[in-house]
Amino acid sequence: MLAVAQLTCQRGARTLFSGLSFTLPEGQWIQIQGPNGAGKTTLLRVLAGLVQPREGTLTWQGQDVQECRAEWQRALLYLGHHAALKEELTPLENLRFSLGLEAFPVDEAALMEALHRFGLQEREHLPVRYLSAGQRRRVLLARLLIRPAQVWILDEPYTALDTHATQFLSTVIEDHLERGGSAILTSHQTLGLRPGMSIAL
Ligand SMILES: Nc1ncnc2c1ncn2[C@@H]1O[C@H](COP(=O)(O)OP(=O)(O)OP(=O)(O)O)[C@@H](O)[C@H]1O
Repeated sequence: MLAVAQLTCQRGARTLFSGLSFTLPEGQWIQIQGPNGAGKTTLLRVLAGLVQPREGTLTWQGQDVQECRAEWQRALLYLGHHAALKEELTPLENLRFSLGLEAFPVDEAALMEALHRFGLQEREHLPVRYLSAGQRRRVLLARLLIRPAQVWILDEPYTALDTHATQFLSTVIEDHLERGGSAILTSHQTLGLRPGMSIAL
């Protein structure tokens, strides 16, 4: 279980949120809501260890993440809002690259299957700069099918997806929750997922 206690985050002179506390148990999901600029992305980046909060603690499986940083990094999968893809690389190469950064063993057949399941047949070898916004998002999301993680931290994962891909992503998230995984995500949409918790910033 992930537990967040008394989290306060400042950007410049502005306090984005303060005293924020919640828990994310196994098999559960949380939607972070709020207007543009409220601090949703910042909160997810704090959880992923990419931004330091001003105050507060994060606890993973009962241990402060400061003391179990490696375990927490292995347990989480963070997909940022801005597609962190290399333009000159193909979808296949991008997946290989991101998994390589985490020293995760690469199974070529699994990479291909993940791309195909996200509807990227015949796009595997095309540089990402030639892909549409929705196709780029799908490349990013394909990591969900490859790199096992207990906690998914997803920043606007539904952005730019068409109806079919939206439904497929919901199925992927549902399957993850069914297996005891958990997810925290931002979205401006109403999501077709099982009832979850909601946090408004
Ligand atoms: N590195 C930074 N330095 C200064 N201000 C920042 C920095 N990063 C983010 N901010 C500011 O923090 C605020 C919150 O940004 P954030 O991206 O977390 O909002 P958000 O709720 O995700 O917005 P959106 O719905 O538009 O995606 C914004 O006003 C933003 O300009």
